[in-house]
Amino acid sequence: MTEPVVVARGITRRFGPKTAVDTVDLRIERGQIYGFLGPNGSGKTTLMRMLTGILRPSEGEALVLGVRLPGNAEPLKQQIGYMTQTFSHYRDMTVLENLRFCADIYGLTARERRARLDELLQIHDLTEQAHQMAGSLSGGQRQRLALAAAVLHRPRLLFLDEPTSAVDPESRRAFWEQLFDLVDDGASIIVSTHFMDEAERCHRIAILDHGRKRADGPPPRLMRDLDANVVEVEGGNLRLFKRDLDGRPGIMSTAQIGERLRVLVEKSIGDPAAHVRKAGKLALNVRCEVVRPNLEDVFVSATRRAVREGAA
Ligand SMILES: Nc1ncnc2c1ncn2[C@@H]1O[C@H](COP(=O)(O)OP(=O)(O)OP(=O)(O)O)[C@@H](O)[C@H]1O
Repeated sequence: MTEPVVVARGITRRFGPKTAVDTVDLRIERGQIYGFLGPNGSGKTTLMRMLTGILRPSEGEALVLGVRLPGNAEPLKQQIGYMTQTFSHYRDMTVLENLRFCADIYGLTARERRARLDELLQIHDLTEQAHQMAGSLSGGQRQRLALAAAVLHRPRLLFLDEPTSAVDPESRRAFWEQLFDLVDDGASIIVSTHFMDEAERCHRIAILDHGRKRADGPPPRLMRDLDANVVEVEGGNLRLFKRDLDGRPGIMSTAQIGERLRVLVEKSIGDPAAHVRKAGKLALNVRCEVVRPNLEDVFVSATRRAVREGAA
């Protein structure tokens, strides 16, 4: 078996009294897209910054591409690419000028540079925008420029911090296809997101909440092993029914999705659909059915379990 690209043990970062990342263990295998899934403020950026060597952990350690952190992170710089959450290129320089600037930082020779920049413009569909100011690009084009710049030096490990939060679904799909092409070419990728559909595209994910890792694994396995049953309710007055269910024994959470109510029921309940029907006093005319869990159910269950156990 090949060496993992990241192994982290007990990695922690405090900012004054605030613990942004709390004793996180990770093992990320080569050739994978690994997602950090979590809401705003759950510690995704802080964890990424520690793994790139930019930010020193308060406690714990990590081995990233064989480089021990905390320690001298210099050898990592040529081997990793980092696409930050905010657009970090010069708005008053063209696409090509921005890419040339990055190529100089990475020390590409003039010959390498010309060939690589042509290739990147083509792969990332920016040829037409090559001489356009970066500040006038659309959200999707900016994101493609940011990715092109992050992979310019062919990094072995790529960090992408919420890369698609400002783009439309079509651009997001195209972006993910590019990520799988990069993996096919030998890269490993760590990506943070708060989108469930995006997390589902990852080979593996870690669910982060209040700086803690609540669960990890391949999304299909996390869904299969969900520690709850999911019941969908249709018909009747769903708002009333929801109010009726909330807080009842065995009911972990309720959320309305269009014309249905999605209810998480504790695993210990024998007949979850009947339990939901009985738990709601206004159960006339409703249809309750056990359905397959999705990643949002996993997220809700993992974070609620932590609250119940007093770990938050
Ligand atoms: N430099 C800092 N000084 C003080 N607190 C910080 C600093 N950086 C992060 N934090 C705090 O640490 C917590 C985690 O922040 P972080 O940016 O890592 O979360 P995130 O999951 O990336 O969130 P988002 O999706 O909003 O970017 C937040 O409460 C944040 O306010």
